[in-house]
Amino acid sequence: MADLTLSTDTVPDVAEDGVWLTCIECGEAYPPFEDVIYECAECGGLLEARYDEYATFEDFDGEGVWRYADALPVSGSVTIDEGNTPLYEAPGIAADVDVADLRVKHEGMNPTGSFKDRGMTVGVRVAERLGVDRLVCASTGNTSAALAAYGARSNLETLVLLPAGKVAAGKLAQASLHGATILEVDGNFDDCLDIVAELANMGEAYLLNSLNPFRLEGQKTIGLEMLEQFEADTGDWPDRIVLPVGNAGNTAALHKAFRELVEAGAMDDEEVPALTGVQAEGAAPMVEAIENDYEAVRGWDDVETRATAIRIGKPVNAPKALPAIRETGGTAVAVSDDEITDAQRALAEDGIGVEPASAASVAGLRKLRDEGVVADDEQVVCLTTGHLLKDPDAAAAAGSEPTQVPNDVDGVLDVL
Ligand SMILES: Cc1ncc(COP(=O)(O)O)c(C=O)c1O
Ligand SMILES: N[C@@H](CCOP(=O)(O)O)C(=O)O
Repeated sequence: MADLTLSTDTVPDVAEDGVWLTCIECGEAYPPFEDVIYECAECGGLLEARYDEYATFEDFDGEGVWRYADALPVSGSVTIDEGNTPLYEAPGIAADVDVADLRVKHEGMNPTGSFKDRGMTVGVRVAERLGVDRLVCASTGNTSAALAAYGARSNLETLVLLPAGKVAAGKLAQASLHGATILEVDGNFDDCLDIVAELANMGEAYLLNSLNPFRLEGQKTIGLEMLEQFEADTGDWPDRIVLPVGNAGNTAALHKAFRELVEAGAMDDEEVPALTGVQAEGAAPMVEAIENDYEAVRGWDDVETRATAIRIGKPVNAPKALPAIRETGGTAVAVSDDEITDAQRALAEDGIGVEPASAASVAGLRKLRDEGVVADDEQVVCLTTGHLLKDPDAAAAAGSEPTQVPNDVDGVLDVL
């Protein structure tokens, strides 16, 4: 089992600017900015950034991701104003699910339309510091859109590998216009990730999927920002956060944000929100692991869902995300594609436009309320991860058909 204990008692010699990387499995420590490294050289375990001091709310200043600079491993320069996303009320859904408080944290309002921007502003800055000249990722779409934009911003060559025919139109258009080299692979996302990981280990390019621990440092800021906003609105912190799960980076990143606050003495253990993951039924290895109490996720070779962003069978961050769910008293649930589309419509009726994967959070909350797993006295935040316009085909299919009318006022009045 992974050891996710944070401690500032011993700072290893390899630390630079108070930052180092630690293997969550064997504890080996690595210098952060010397060599390019993604996994432990000793045991292959996932790496995590560690600090000689953890930031508290008093340390935060400014807006967006870089408000949280004291909790990040580098200072910013590759920024297009990511973060500072809205925490919406959703009156229709709130009335339907009937919990004490419901908010929707809409990460689709980031510059490229998804939470990936938070990870890229940090990850690409680290790439600059390491002096790499080519960036790479595998993607179901959003990671490639964000990498292409931040790569363009920092004048770095960007290569993206996508599962052919399985990436939504908006995301493909973004990667293309921002100038990425796009390679479509005859395989799924997990196959693409295997290839880019090998390319990265060969030194061909710098990997910016969530296997890269610095990406997750940026995504940590979702949790910090959400706590501050929720407290400003309600005077309290949420009891539960419900989020869609694909490669499980956000689950790991939110947990890290809260563990750091606990280590800094800014939050008590029992105040950490219950992390509750939602997957599509056709791509639910994390849910299977939680339901069956597996020690590790058993990857799925064949995955399918309308929510293409979370069409992932082998979540690389599972060794971080399983303890995140378990230690916070959360759970995981699978929802059908139709439940996802229904939730996408419900969000749209509250004026919140999201892509299908994002709506999984609301679909999951509805299901867990029906099953009595989520209680009516809970304060809940649903994370919506990507904008409606990312997947215009899915949005059009979920919406209503336009009505054809003649070219005159009477024709219009006839249908009113
Ligand atoms: C829109 C959207 N939602 C959710 C996810 C899943 O997030 P994670 O991989 O952090 O679990 C992704 C990508 O993975 C995504 O693009
Ligand atoms: N949905 C993701 C899948 C890759 O996840 P990552 O967080 O590991 O980059 C995407 O948009 O590609």
